[in-house]
Amino acid sequence: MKINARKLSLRILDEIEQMHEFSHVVLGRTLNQYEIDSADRRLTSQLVFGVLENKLLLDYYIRKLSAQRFTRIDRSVVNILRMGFYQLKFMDKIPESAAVDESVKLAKSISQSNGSFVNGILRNFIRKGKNIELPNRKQHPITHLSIMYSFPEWLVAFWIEQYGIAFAEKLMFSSNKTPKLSIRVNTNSISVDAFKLTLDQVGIKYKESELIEEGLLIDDLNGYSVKEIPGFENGAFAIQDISSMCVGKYAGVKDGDVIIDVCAAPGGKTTHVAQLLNQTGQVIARDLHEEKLKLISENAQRLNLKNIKIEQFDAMLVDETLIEQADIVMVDAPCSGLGIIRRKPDIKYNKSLESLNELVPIQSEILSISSRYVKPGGTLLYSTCTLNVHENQEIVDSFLSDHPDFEIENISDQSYLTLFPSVHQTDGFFIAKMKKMTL
Ligand SMILES: C[S@@+](CC[C@H](N)C(=O)[O-])C[C@H]1O[C@@H](n2cnc3c(N)ncnc32)[C@H](O)[C@@H]1O
Repeated sequence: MKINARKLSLRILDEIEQMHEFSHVVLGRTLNQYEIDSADRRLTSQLVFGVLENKLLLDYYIRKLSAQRFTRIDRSVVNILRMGFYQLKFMDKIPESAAVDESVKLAKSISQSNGSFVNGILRNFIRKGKNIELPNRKQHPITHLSIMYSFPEWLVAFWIEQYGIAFAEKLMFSSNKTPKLSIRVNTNSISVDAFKLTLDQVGIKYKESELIEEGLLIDDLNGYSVKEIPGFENGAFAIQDISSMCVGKYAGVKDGDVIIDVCAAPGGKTTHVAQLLNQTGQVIARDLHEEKLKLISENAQRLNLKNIKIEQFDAMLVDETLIEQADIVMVDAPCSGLGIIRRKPDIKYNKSLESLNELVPIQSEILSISSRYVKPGGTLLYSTCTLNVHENQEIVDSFLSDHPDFEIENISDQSYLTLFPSVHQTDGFFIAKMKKMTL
């Protein structure tokens, strides 16, 4: 029997709420359980991510149009309404009648009265021209932006404080846009030109990255799934965001280098620098979580990289055997992930200022301990996928003032490289490169 994409989306949304799991995990797991065609797969992903990206706005509509108190509405019916509003407001290609009728059908499967309830609310929304007035922007700018972009008020205020209101607004807007797939060509296995030719042959459309030579942005997969892209099985490419590839690019990898990656799973940066070593040297790839090490080894195996040694190790502990052993140490620290909201919209709703602040001493400690592994003259890289000055610049500034034997090395003429989805069309990302001075 053909699986209904809306029914599946509802099941996924209900499960995300009940199990408090990341949306991409539940979505991936559920989609894998069914033989589902690519159009339904796309619709399901779009509905799930679209609802999560716009949840506060959609809930605002429900609150404004429902006679019943929001907290009294059945949780599944809330998700049906969210999906209905999302289709009406954001999916131009879906006829209004289909959006309403399909939502009513789902609600009726719970109860007849829920069917009429959903029908009434969605039709009222259409009657109002699908426009519900938001809180006044001048009088309540934070509340207005919070609802408009579905960012919690604390995060709106936090980004405004760091970047100013105009930049923060662009950042929220672009953080709600699903990113393109980005690919790193495994230049150990195929040249960029030869790989582009194989994509041309199967009609996959792409653009070259302006930041990374071996980076490609996929515009249109021409119906292929990622695993069906030619060369996947043979390790012709890895999936990695362009921002994350910048760590490898600016690491200054030379043949024969010893590189330690203290927070390596799932292995994006590890496999990139291993590739840049041209089958020489060694990358010691470590992570705290045993179960995640498997991801590094799967990636390394598929990419046919033999110069990676994978180990479980807590970066908060000192490994005396590695003191001053590395040409390059990479600290891709655990962080709040505010730069990858476009991939994981759940991050908007499950973080708090307190949870961000709790990360700072951990990041500081990992950086300080890892710096001991750098050889004199070697390189220390600190990176995060977050946009928070306390987890980024301030960590590095305080490290440098406590470690006078390290100095900052400019990246593209700046002390630190910060990438923004709104400016660079990458994940939000921070990189600092430091050099250990020779005596
Ligand atoms: C940002 S992710 C790393 C991403 C990875 N570098 C990549 O490019 O694919 C941070 C990693 O730090 C790991 N981690 C968290 N605390 C750690 C610790 N105390 N020691 C080592 N790894 C840790 C997490 O398991 C997670 O895999």
